[in-house]
This record gives sequence, structure tokens and C-alpha cells, in this order.
Amino acid sequence: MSAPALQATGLTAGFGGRDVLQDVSLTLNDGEILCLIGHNGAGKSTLLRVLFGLHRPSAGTLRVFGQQPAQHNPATMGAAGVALVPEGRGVFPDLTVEEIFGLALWSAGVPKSGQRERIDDVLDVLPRIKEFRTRRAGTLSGGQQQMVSIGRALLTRPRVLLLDEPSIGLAPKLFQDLIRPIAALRQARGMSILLVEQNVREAFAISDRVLVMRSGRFIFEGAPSELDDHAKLMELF
Ligand SMILES: Nc1ncnc2c1ncn2[C@@H]1O[C@H](COP(=O)(O)OP(=O)(O)OP(=O)(O)O)[C@@H](O)[C@H]1O
Repeated sequence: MSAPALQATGLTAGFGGRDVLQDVSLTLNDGEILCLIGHNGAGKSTLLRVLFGLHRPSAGTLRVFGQQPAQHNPATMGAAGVALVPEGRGVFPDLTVEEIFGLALWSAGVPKSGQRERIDDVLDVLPRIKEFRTRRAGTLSGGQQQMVSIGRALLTRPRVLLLDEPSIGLAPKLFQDLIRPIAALRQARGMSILLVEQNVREAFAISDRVLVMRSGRFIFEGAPSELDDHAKLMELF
């Protein structure tokens, strides 16, 4: 059996002496889509930021495909094949989509000769980006910016994608346009995905497993079908 894409053990992290994550352990299996849900402020975004090396935990270890990174920061995580799409898009408003992609390829060190193929790959997955690729990101709708943000992460051909609430600001149909191709990528490229999402119905449809977080701890782990019962889901929130 292959090593898990991510294996976090005993992660504790917080702000100003207050622990937001409390002894959290998590396994994202190779090729799996794992959905993380929980109430506002439960610690979901903090967990993704800790996993990506943006926020330092006070305790705990992390392995990526069985290896413990020598240092734990966004550069080493990126080099290990992990990409984070943070909540709220974060695209540069004054740059065009093409410029944003160019910058991402440049910072990932992709040689000019290989850039066209990478961009075409992303446009295959998210074809709607073609409609607005010459526009400045700041003029795009929230949903379009979200697509650009995900496209930018995919350009680096990650093996592990950490997606923080991609549905925020998106109409349900747009969310489907975004999430289904990403789910298909898992099949095509064996990508592993940790998906934080409140749009439970859509997210569960593509997920293998669900984790529910409350106040910095996991209180449920199981198959999405185990939460088909709406009452049970509400009980966990
Ligand atoms: N930079 C920060 N400084 C201080 N406290 C923070 C910071 N970031 C997050 N927190 C606090 O940590 C807790 C968890 O926040 P986090 O954003 O991880 O929750 P979440 O589950 O992602 O919530 P949401 O669904 O609202 O995005 C909250 O109480 C929040 O106020």
C-alpha cells in the first residue's frame, strides 16, 4: 500500500496562547478526497494553514507521502507537491489572468518551453477560464476569481490539493462547474484532495470520507453516506 499523501499526528496550534487546534491527527490517503466540515471558527482554515506550513504548530508532526519535510514551510510543502487554495481567492487584482498564471509558472521554476502545456492542461480542466483570460482579475466575479485561484494552484501540478471553501460566493451551478472537474482530476492524475466545504450536498457527492471538526477537534470520521441522515448531521454541528 502506498504511503498516505498527508499524515498529521498530534497537531496543536493557536494564536496568542489560545489553542485553536487541539491534538489533531489526520490521514489523507493517496488519491482520496477527504471533506472537512465544521461550524464557523472550528479551526478548519487554521488546520489547512498549519498543514501548508503557513502557521507553526506548537506540537505535532507531519509526513508527506511518508517523508517528514526537513523544514515545514510553504516552499518545502510546494516542493513536496502540496498546494493550498486559500479561502477568499487572493488573486492580484491588477494583473490579467494570463499574467497571474505566468507569475505562478515563473515562481514554480517551470521553463518557458513547458509553460504552454501546463496552461492548456488547466484550461482543459477549467475551460471557462478561456472566456476571461485576458481580463484583469479585479474585474472578475467572485466565482471567476475562484476559478483563477484554483487554476493557479493546478499549474504547479500538485499531488495534494488543500482547498478552503471553494464554494464561497458561488452559485450552486458554478460550484458544480468548479468541483466536478477537480474531482475528475483525482481519477486522471491520482491527486489527493482535502476539501473544506460548507456546501455539504455537493461536497459529499465527490468525497470518499468526511471529518467533522468542533472546537479544534474531530468529533466524527466516516463515509459521507453515514451523514445522509440530516438530523445526525445537525447534531454534529
Ligand atoms: N490570525 C489569527 N489571529 C487570531 N485568531 C485567529 C486568527 N486566525 C483565526 N483565528 C481564530 O481561530 C479560530 C479558528 O478560526 P478558523 O478560521 O481556523 O476557523 P474555520 O473553521 O475555518 O471557520 P470558518 O468556517 O468561519 O472559515 C477562530 O476563533 C478565529 O477567530
